Amino acid sequence: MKWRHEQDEVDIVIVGAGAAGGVLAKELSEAGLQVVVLDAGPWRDPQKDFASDELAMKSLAWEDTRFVDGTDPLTMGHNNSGRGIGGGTQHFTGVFLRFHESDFKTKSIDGVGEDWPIHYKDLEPYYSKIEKEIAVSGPKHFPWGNFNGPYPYPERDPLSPNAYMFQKGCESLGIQSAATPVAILSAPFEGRPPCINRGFCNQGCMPNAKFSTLIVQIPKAIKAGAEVLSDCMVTQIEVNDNAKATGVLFVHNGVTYRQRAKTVILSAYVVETPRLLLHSANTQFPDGLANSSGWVGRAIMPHSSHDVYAKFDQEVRLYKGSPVLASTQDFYESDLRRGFARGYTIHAQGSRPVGMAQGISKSIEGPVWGEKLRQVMLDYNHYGRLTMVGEVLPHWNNFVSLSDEKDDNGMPRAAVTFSYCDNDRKLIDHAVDNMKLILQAAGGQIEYVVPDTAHLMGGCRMGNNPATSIVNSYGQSHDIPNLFICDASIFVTSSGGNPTNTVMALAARTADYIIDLATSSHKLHNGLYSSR
Ligand SMILES: Cc1cc2nc3c(=O)[nH]c(=O)nc-3n(C[C@H](O)[C@H](O)[C@H](O)COP(=O)(O)OP(=O)(O)OC[C@H]3O[C@@H](n4cnc5c(N)ncnc54)[C@H](O)[C@@H]3O)c2cc1C
Repeated sequence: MKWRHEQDEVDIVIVGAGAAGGVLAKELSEAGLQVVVLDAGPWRDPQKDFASDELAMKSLAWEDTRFVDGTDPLTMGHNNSGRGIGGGTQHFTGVFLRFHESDFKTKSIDGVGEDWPIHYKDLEPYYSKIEKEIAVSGPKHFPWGNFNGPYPYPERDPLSPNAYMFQKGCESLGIQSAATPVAILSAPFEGRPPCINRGFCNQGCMPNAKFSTLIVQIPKAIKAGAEVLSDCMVTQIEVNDNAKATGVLFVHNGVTYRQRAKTVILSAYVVETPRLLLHSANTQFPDGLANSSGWVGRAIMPHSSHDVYAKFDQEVRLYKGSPVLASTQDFYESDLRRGFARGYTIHAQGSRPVGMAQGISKSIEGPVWGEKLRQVMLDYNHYGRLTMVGEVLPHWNNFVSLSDEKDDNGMPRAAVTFSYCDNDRKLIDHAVDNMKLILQAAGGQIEYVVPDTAHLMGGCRMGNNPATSIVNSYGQSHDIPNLFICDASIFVTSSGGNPTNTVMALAARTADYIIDLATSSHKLHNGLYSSR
């Protein structure tokens, strides 16, 4: 393999070209830094490689074997990972929400979780910047949280039949609902067309109406001089005797190569980032890199994401339109009278037929198989569905570790341990009850509740205290100052809303910090600065 910067010690190497990696690549290369991005997966062309095929497009996920355990083992794969240029943004649903002020202070406010070392106001300018750059479509007035609109682009219109059904149910119960802010265009933008309601957002958006870093940030990074390499699996972060990162080793077509760099940034997501740090252990860092606290891999969180299906006399047609187009955050903030802390968002969320069949086959009402499944699916057009995005609290006992089994590159496979706590379960019960009420108020008959999770976060959390966190609020490792971590793994708590706007806002903030260091007297690259 030949690449432009093969012989160079570049300014920055970024591991992972997903939500965070794409933003970093664009910002840092546009600032004039020499950037190489390595992604383990392929480089897809939306028009050729995104098919209207639910099963084939499962391949957009990270499909390597991972071992799962705990009392609530996570289902790994399509629903919580991405692989390839664009990462998870290739097939994410596009819901684009901001966290609320309370999300950054759960310990102070509710006595649960942990406080972040930043406030909402630290991210506010970055949320605005990202939303503008990708022309998020949203309502003129968003009723919840610190930002109430308007969004850069008008809300999607029309919504889907499932969204209208949801809004009808909410209205009759006095619950507020609104059109969901989405990273899917409602009008043309930068040569991209508005959404045509094809509905295959989770299979990759063929017409490019839905944002992904594959089509937005990465091309801009390349234009600014970044070198972006696909099918390059990073297997090791190299560190010298002065505890300074010197670059990475990566495997392409079975051959190992080295990319030297003055600064290494890991943006490989919640399982692979800790895996890389743990696997890069050496005599100087026997427990893994950046792990003097012992917290690498710890406190991972999914969102609880139970679905409720109801059957209606009239047709709903869950396949129509973008999957999520209406939501409520009326249950987002803590209300301790409910018997649990924190809260959740409810989305009207469409489903394509295979997704529904797979979902209801695992419903808590008992397995739906064979002839029964066939009969239900014959009535597919009459089903409506709601989904929750529930806050899951961070716990030390939920973690990523290295198993004894190795993959083809000789790296230990990841093991992922997860169990809900009592608070998580009470929150889920509350959300499921409310979803049932809304569906019933809209005229539906409740049929199936399907337990699920989505959106991994945590595992390398940020904090001011090096004894209980891995990185500072800019993603800079407490132990190795020229090693940064910037992806969903640095989340301290999970919030009750979809995370990618926050992943990208954090990445834009980290980029500004690195650019500042590189251009200031701190001298980013000769180790004269400290992470504290
Ligand atoms: C089906 C689905 C629907 C979703 N819907 C929403 C939604 O509606 N709204 C929302 O806010 N969020 C949603 N998400 C979550 C969203 O995709 C993630 O929050 C986001 O992509 C995380 O960004 P990241 O940069 O941390 O990681 P990713 O975007 O996953 O990027 C990580 C990248 O690192 C690469 N990588 C990993 N290990 C290595 C290695 N060793 N060497 C080289 N490269 C490596 C991977 O190939 C990948 O491309 C959804 C996710 C899925 C899967």
